[in-house]
Formats: sequence, C-alpha cells, structure tokens
Amino acid sequence: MAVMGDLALMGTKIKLIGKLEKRVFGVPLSSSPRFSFSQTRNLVVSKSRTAVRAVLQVEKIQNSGELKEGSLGFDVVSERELKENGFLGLRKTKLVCTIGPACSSLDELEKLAIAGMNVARLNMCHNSREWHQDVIWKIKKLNQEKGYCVSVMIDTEGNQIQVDHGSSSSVKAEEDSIWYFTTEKFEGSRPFTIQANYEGFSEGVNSGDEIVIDGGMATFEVIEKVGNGLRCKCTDPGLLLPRAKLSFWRDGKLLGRDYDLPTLSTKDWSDIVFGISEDIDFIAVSFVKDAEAITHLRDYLTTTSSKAIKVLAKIECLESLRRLEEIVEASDGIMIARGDLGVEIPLEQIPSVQKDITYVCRQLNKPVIVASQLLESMVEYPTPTRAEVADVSEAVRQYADALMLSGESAIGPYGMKALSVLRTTSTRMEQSCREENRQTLLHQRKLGASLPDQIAEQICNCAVEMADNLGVDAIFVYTRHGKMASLLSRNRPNPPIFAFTNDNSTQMALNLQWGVTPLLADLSDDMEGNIKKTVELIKAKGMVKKDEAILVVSDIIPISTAQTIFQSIQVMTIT
Ligand SMILES: Nc1ncnc2c1ncn2[C@@H]1O[C@H](COP(=O)(O)OP(=O)(O)OP(=O)(O)O)[C@@H](O)[C@H]1O
Ligand SMILES: CC(=O)C(=O)O
Ligand SMILES: [K+]
Ligand SMILES: [Mg+2]
Repeated sequence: MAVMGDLALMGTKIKLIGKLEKRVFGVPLSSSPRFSFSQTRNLVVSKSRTAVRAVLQVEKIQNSGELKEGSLGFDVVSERELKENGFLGLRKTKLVCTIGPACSSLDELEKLAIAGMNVARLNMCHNSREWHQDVIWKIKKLNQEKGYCVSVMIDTEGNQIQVDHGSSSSVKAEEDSIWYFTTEKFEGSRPFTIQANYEGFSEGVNSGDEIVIDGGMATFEVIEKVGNGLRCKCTDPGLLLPRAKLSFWRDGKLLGRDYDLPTLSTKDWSDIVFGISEDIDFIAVSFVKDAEAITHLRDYLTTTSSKAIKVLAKIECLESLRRLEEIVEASDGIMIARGDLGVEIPLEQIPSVQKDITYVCRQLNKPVIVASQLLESMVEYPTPTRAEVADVSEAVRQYADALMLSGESAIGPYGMKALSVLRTTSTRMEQSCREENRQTLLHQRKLGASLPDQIAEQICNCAVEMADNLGVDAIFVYTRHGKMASLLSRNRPNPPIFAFTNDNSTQMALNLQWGVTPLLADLSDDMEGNIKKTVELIKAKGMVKKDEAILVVSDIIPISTAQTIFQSIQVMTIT
C-alpha cells in the first residue's frame, strides 16, 4: 500500500531535509527499504511488516532545553479505557464537572474520576475557602495516590449584577403586581421588594423599559425611577429565584449595558492568590468584557506562579461577543457560559453563537468548553430529555473540546448518571463523525494558515492528514509546552493523540484538549531513545500490538552540539 503525504512547506524560509530510514527502533537494517521520494514535496511511504520509518524533518536553529531520563506515566482511567476499547475506543471529548455539596466527598470524587471527569470546576461564587481547599486536596490525593489525572479549575465570581427578594426559596410575581427594585441594603425580605447588589444598576434606564428576569422567568415594566430604585409592574408573571439575573429591553431590543465595574473584583483576586497557592491548573474568568483583564491576569501569573496556570475566558455577556476574537487570542481557552449568556442575549441566538465561538476557537487553536444546562433536567431526574441528548450531540459534532456539568453534578443526586450520559453520547457522536469524514472525504479541517508559527501549524496539519489517510492507530507527540499536541488536536484526527511531556503543568493543561491523552514521561536529550523507550513501555503494558502503525510527531529534538530544533513526522509499524 503506497500513500502520499503532501507536506506543503515550500515557500517558507526553512531548510527541508528528506531523510529516509529503515530501522528497528533506531537500529538501521541492511535490506533495502520499499519507499521512494517522488518529488521534493512528496513523500511516499510503504508500510512493511518490519519497523519502517519515513522521516521528514524541518530544521531550525534555536536554544535547546534539558530533558530528563525516567519512566512513563499513564493515568489509570485512560489505561483501562485503552485496554478495554482499543485506540479508536478512546473518548475524544473532554468532560468537566462542577463540584458541589453532592459530590465533594473523596468517594464521590473518585467515582467521577473513574467515570471520566477530566477537569473539576470549583465555582468561587459558592461555599467557603476551606470547603474549596478541602476539595482540591482530595483531588490531588486521588491523583497522587491512585493514579488519576484530574485537573482543577477555579471559576471566579466576577462583578455580576444580581437581584434578590431575600427569601431562600422562589417567590411568585403575579400579573400587574407592583414591585420595587431597590439598592437599599436590608436583612431578610420585604413584601414586593427586590434588592439589587449594585448602586448603578438602574443608570440609563427609562420609564417604559422592560426588565427580563433570568432570561424570561418573569418580566416587569418600569413605571418610574425613584432615586436609584425602580418602581415596576409585572407584565409577564413567573418565578423569582434567589440571586436572579436581569436584562433591560427597550422597544423589543436588548439594552447593551456597560457597567463601570472591573472584570476581576477584590474577592476574585484573593481567590486567584488562593488558587495559585493550591497549585490549580485553570482559572476561568467570569464576565470577561475585553482582552485586557485576561492579559493582565496572565502577566500577573507569569510573575507570581512558577507553574503555567492556564487562563480561560468565559463568554457570557454581550461585550464579550463583540470582542470575541481579541478575547480568544488573549486567553488560553474559552468557556461558552450559556447560563448567563441566555440572560444577556435572546435564547434563540445561543445555538448560532455557540457555533461561531467554537469555530473561532478552532481557527485560533484555543480549547473551548460548552457549558450550562446540557443535561439540566438531570438535576432532578435520573434520565435526560431527548432534546438534551441532542444538544450534547450537537456540541460534540461542532468538535467542542469539552462539555461541562454544572448543577447536574454539583447539587443533583444523579451526577454520575449525567456524566455517563455525556460519555456515551459523545463517544457515539464521535464515531458517527469519523464515519462521515471517511465517506465524504470532506475534511472538516480546512483550517488554512492562520497561526503565527506556520511551520508547527503546517507540520501538524500534514501529520493529521497523513495519519487519517494511512489509517494509523495512534499519533504520538513529544512536546514540552503542549503546542504541537494542541495543533494536532485542532485538526481533530481519527486516531487518538498521546502527548508525552516532562512538564506536569503541560500534562494537566492538555487534559482539556480534544483527543489528547497527556502522559508524563521523563524524556531524555535523545529523541530516538525517547521514541524507542515510550513505544516499548506502551508495548510492555500490552497497549500496542504487532503491525499497529503509529505516527510520531516530535517538536523539540535538541541536536547536542549545534542546538538545532527538529520538527519531524515519522511513521512506524510495530514489530
Ligand atoms: N461549591 C458549591 N457549593 C454549594 N453549591 C454549589 C457549589 N457549586 C455549585 N453549586 C450549586 O450548583 C448550581 C449550579 O452550579 P454552577 O456554579 O455551575 O452555576 P452558576 O452559579 O449559575 O454559575 P455562574 O455563577 O458561574 O454563572 C448553583 O446554582 C449552586 O446552587
Ligand atoms: C458557567 C456559567 O458561568 C454560565 O453558564 O453562566
Ligand atoms: K462563577
Ligand atoms: Mg455565569
């Protein structure tokens, strides 16, 4: 079988070396290999039963770093999944669970880890510092003592305008009833009075404007302004929940409101300092309005944290949609926070906005989480609605990197079942997408050249095209900061990506990337040796079999004397 891999690297100022070898794990074989170069740009690879590697390398001069000798770290869940289901059976879509009172015991956390939780989210809006610390310690304990690989995310409270009637349960607003929205502070509740948490909440609001609560739970018309407060009439009766969110409308159009509040409050900064001290992996920033807050936080983290904590921007207000591209570029990833987004924009716009955001993230190579109400009915019931399963499937079909549970896992009694619905639904849809890709040969990945590092981008685009065309069983990538792994993931290949890194924070960050199984390995200076060692370790664990083919992409291969960086694609068949 001869297959073409077209490496469209011409035109870059890079020296391209075509180097063909036939070796068994680094040892040259004497017999003549069955492959040939057809042109400078094309590499023809023949697979044989011996380990044959066709190597195409791009050479560039740069500083090289130190790599250490050691062993290979597989987390227990991926190892089990791989043994049970084989390479193609590995789930690609990552799963995030919000941790709340329903799942904060060591036992419940372990059950979620076993069921496939990749990232645990702690919402700093709720509960105490001690409570969050206790959960983080339990997750670290499970990782260290039982071999799980669960990353930790904190989600900031942010400066959010909320209204509250002061009662712990919901209150009904009847048609034509008159209510007073006030900024006055008082304890408990007063009849027909709703407290707003921000003095300036009514600025620019006129008589006749509408107030929509929680995206449509109830609607009020503003009768008059009284100081900072608003006297209103209920025009669409409904329920007022504690800590409700509100939007203002005029003549049927949403009033975009830019409150003069910083994205990160004093409490958020203290939560961030806490997060750094607890060695967390991700900070999700709520109500991001522009790129500035993200850049500021990233600069802060660079100077204060020894570890590369990733900053995710939550898209949940109108301003963030207006500045989407700059926010995506500035951040390490995005969360589509559909809960608050549905309060800020008309609900019917959410599906198309979700599609647009996932598209932009893919182009700019940033992981994206689809969050909120994926399986909302499961907060109360043990099975999802058909519509919820369809919503989950659509997010998977859009190739979102991750799906998130909120109340389903935090407060609901069926968190485990909800996680299992996410797992089975995503596995099924991933399989269907693979079949569809194969039939149509229409590559979803017409990504073009959109990133600054064109060499890495092109190598990964070509590598994935080769991997799919050759039908290899797995892709191995050796990466320090995870860039090559994410660029491969961006192409959404059919085979799974095993990313070997010697950096723990890279491993934990890659937990959010579609199709990537991050593995901590003590890599040495010698890339040939690394490949040989990792393949043999995986072979010894019974995870690769004879005749299975692996495509290997390596990012940093220091050539000791000249300090040269090689970026290469190799195809090897296991003997
Ligand atoms: N740590 C916690 N302690 C207690 N309850 C929690 C905790 N985390 C979440 N919850 C509960 O689970 C529900 C859903 O959680 P989640 O944090 O996803 O929703 P949210 O408050 O709407 O998010 P956000 O405020 O970021 O928009 C919350 O309304 C809250 O009642
Ligand atoms: C997750 C979140 O913050 C939201 O959906 O609003
Ligand atoms: K939050
Ligand atoms: Mg929110």
